[in-house]
Amino acid sequence: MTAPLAVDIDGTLSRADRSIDSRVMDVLREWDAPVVIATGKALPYPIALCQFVGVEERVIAENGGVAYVDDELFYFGDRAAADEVAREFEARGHDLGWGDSDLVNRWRETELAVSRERPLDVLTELAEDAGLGVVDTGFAYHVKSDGMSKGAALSTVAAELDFEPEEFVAVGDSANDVELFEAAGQSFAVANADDAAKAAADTVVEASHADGFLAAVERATD
Ligand SMILES: O=C(O)COP(=O)(O)O
Ligand SMILES: [Mg+2]
Repeated sequence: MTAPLAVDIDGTLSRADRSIDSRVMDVLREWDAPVVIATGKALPYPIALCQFVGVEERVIAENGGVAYVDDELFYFGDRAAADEVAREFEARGHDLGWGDSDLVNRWRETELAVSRERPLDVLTELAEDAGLGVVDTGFAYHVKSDGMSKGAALSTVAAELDFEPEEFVAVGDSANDVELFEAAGQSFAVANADDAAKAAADTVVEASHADGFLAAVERATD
């Protein structure tokens, strides 16, 4: 029997330039068990990915701040608390780094993402003062509640789907996948993963980005 799959987007389903590698789309669509897209991106992005790929909308977004499954939304994070940190950050002379329209945070409900070109030490100090944490995904710094994670949200999503989190195979690439790897029964980091993800994964595959994802799911279904 095929295991349910929880998969990260950036660095895992993408090419090095962050575009989705088209080869992963049919693999996801033909997966013979539930697929949960688990990402740091704001909710509309993975929902759109599910629609474009042609799988059911089953999503953990915003690093576990919000999940969607079976027409139900679950919230685990606090955007207002992260906004307070952003105000302090701006008072220190730093914007979030995404331009005026800020499409990165515009539809984000439970946390905030900050450009990695902004000073991490300042952001971390302000987040910790507010009782929040910062996770570096390799694509952005995210200011979020400490307890929320893709792994914590997987418990809720798995229960809705009548699975245990341990029945899932997880594939990812960065620090925001660590708790997901801990919750899932089998976990794979792609070769481009950061040290935290590599240390947490059961297996680090030799191939990078989407090649790594394809290698991981082949190993998982062997
Ligand atoms: O949004 C990010 O910073 C990273 O997204 P990911 O979790 O899909 O890699
Ligand atoms: Mg990633």
